[in-house]
Formats: sequence, structure tokens, C-alpha cells
Amino acid sequence: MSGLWKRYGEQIAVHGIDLELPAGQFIGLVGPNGAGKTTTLSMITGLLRPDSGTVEVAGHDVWRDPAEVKARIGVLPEGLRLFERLSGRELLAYTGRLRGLPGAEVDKRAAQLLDVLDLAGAQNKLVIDYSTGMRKKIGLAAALLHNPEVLFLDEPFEGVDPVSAQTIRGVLERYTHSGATVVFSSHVMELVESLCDWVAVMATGRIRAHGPLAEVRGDAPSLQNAFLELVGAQRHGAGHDLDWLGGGAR
Ligand SMILES: Nc1ncnc2c1ncn2[C@@H]1O[C@H](COP(=O)(O)OP(=O)(O)OP(=O)(O)O)[C@@H](O)[C@H]1O
Repeated sequence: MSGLWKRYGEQIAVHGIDLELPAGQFIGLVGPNGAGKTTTLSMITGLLRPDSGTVEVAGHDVWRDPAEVKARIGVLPEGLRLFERLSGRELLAYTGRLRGLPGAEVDKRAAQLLDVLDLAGAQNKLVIDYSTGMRKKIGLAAALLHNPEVLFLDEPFEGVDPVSAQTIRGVLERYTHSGATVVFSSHVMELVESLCDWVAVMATGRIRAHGPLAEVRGDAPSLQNAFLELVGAQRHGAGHDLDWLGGGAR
């Protein structure tokens, strides 16, 4: 992506990003709340039109050639909107047909994904009755069904219990080992550190650092420390202005 900008009224959410993401890697886009991660991912995946700049995915321009790009990517967006009145199984069948896969292939892939993601028992339940973690998992299954080259995930582990997180992780690791690319956003540093080969750190709409995980971490004891240093968080959080808090006095 190059020169990517997005402004909401007075607020500049993304401040001219130039970045090349390496193919075939597990990539983490990290940054504090409001850094511009969701805005950036939405522009990369063709969900939000940039004010200026260009994005290419798998050799195609996202905004000039959207159908080519959308055929090659899978997306798990933030605030996942699903067809609530379909069962999990029906949702996958519908998504597969929209993707142009033959019915028998959709059935086979859907059954396998439901099984691996531990959703087989809930496949006939309506999506509206799914828990947060189950919604993430069925959303992930829908995003993987057509075997995309690149998978974009906005906060895939948010609201997900450790067992489901481990399941999701296993599926993603298997997928990247086969040469596919995963790009996911998160503000949970331990997760990014344990999963990613390559990271981009974002704050106030800009990329503050990017590269292989070890390079971005540098001499810091953990990615969390490197991150706090990069985004200047040591200035905040000491709680000096909260001297009334705690101690029982009113
Ligand atoms: N639709 C919108 N209208 C106005 N401002 C917006 C809109 N969407 C995002 N913003 C602003 O743009 C900035 C970047 O938001 P964005 O959601 O991209 O950040 P983020 O890094 O994904 O944050 P989080 O981790 O909290 O989800 C924030 O200041 C946010 O308030």
C-alpha cells in the first residue's frame, strides 16, 4: 500500500501509510485503541474507500480491480455481521455458493471446517444463538471456505476463550504453513509475539515500526516493552491525576 490516507471529518485516522507486507507470513498489525488498524484493514480489503493512496493485494489494485482481489482474499471484519437467521451450516453453504464453489465441494469443506473448529455440534443452531467465540469461529470458517491466498482478520481473538483461541490458532498455523498469508490486527502483544513472524506497529494513524518480529522487538525484553516505548505510553498510565482513587475515602 502506498500513500494511504483516511480522514473522518477533522480526524485523520490514517496518515499516509506506505507499507509492503511480505507474502506467506503470519503478520500482526498492532497498535493501541484508535490507532487506525480497523480503518487500514478496511481500506486494504475493499470495505472502505481511501481518500488517497493505493493498495495492491496479490498483484491487483483493490479499488480498480475489486473482484479480482475479493476472489483471492478472506476477511473476518470487526463487528462481524452475519446472516443471523441461518444456521452455521447454512451460512457456510450460502457463502460457498456465493464464492462460486460447486455444492458438493462446499459440503465437504464446510463439514471439515465445522469439525476442526469444534462447531459440528452447533451446525444446525441459528447464528443468532451463537456465543461471541462461536461467531468468530463461524466467521473464520466462512472466510476460509474458498481457500484464499490472503486472510485478513480484525481482532480475531477478542472475546474468545482460551480453548477456542487455541483452536483458531491451530487452523491459522496450518493455513500459513501451506504458504498462505495471514494479516491480523490486535492489541494483545503476547498473542502477536507468539504467533507472528512479521509485525507492523501503528499509532495515531502512522506506522511506527515494521519488520520481522525480532527486529521490531530489538533489545527490549518483550514486544510489549518495545511497543510501549514506540507509542510513548510511558507518559501515561502512572495515574498521577487519580489521587482520589482507592483508599476508601470519599
Ligand atoms: N466511522 C467513523 N467516523 C468517525 N471517526 C472514526 C470512524 N471510524 C473510526 N474513526 C476514528 O478513527 C480513528 C481510528 O479508528 P480505528 O477504528 O481505525 O482504530 P483501531 O486501531 O482499529 O482501534 P481499536 O483497537 O480500538 O479497534 C479513531 O480515532 C476513531 O475514533
